[in-house]
Amino acid sequence: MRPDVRRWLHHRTYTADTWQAADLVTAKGARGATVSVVLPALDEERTVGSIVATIRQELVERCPLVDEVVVVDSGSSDRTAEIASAAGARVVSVDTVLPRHGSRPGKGEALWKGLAATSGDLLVFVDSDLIAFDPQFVVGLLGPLLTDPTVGYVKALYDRPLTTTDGIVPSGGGRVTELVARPLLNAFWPELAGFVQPLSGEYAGRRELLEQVPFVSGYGVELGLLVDLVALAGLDALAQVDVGTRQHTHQADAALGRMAGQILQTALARRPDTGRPERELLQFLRTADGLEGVSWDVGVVERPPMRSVRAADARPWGRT
Ligand SMILES: O=c1ccn([C@@H]2O[C@H](COP(=O)(O)OP(=O)(O)O[C@H]3O[C@H](CO)[C@@H](O)[C@H](O)[C@H]3O)[C@@H](O)[C@H]2O)c(=O)[nH]1
Ligand SMILES: O=C(O)[C@H](O)COP(=O)(O)O
Repeated sequence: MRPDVRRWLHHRTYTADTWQAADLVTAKGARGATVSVVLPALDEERTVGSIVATIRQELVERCPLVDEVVVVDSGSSDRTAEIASAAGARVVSVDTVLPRHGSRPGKGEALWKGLAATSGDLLVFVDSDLIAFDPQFVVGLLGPLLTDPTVGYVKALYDRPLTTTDGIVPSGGGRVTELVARPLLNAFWPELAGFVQPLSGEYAGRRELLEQVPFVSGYGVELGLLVDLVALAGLDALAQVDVGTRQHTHQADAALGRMAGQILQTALARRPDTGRPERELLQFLRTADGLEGVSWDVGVVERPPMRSVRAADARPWGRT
């Protein structure tokens, strides 16, 4: 493992239970900071209501850590907007925010419009398809931002159960992460290899930083933010928080293929044009002692076309 990644993992990986909401309310008050939670939602009537209601009950009414909860409706054709509103969110439509800039399809667009439609100094983004949502996700993401001024952006990490036809298995979720995003990040931005869940949809950041970077309109938004924020603020300004387990609604393979395509487009648009891709791939395992990083050499060598080998071997003087 690269020394900078090892150091970052040690220094910038936190556990959500380190913080209690009440302590963070005090820290927030001392800094005079405000917090907005933004939930992008496209046809999430089954889950958005309980996530919004939980945040409102636990982190607005019981403990005033969150100042506003905004659901950005990304063009739903179901009752997402109505249910989110009844649960206590302010609901905005992507079409009505920054109308002069038009509206693009995709999740990143909803986040970008969410940034425009809110005013908190700290933003927390949470997907609206989470099952059994735990408000400690939000508390954990805010912990480093409210207690360490040098941290600017925090991503959730978690175990990812996979729901199969045989039931729920404890790991195996995050297929695009493992097959596309992690190999790409390791190859071209190896300083980011320590992010256990680089595509996680739950993250928090300072408005001051988030307003300085582009937001890719589709599913490339998470990879784009990581790459652009590390360039802007440096690795030490980024952090990750272990929030336990996350379960969400799985998409079909064909939809994940389109997601992977958008992530690839985002990466290629940012690909550094100097240097060779890094050969090391860092993967993570959950063991009884916690998370373990395992490095693999995924470098390949190019063997020459066989015809040229045979031609060289046939020469009386052999290969040169
Ligand atoms: O056009 C869209 C598509 C999705 N969403 C919402 O965005 C969230 C995440 O979308 P989803 O389709 O559930 O993505 P996942 O399959 O969960 O994909 C993972 O990987 C993506 C690519 O990085 C991330 O954007 C996701 O947050 C992350 O959970 C959900 O609340 C969606 O309702 C929108 O608002 N608009
Ligand atoms: O993050 C990912 O890789 C995608 O959301 C796919 O996740 P899944 O394999 O858990 O459906």
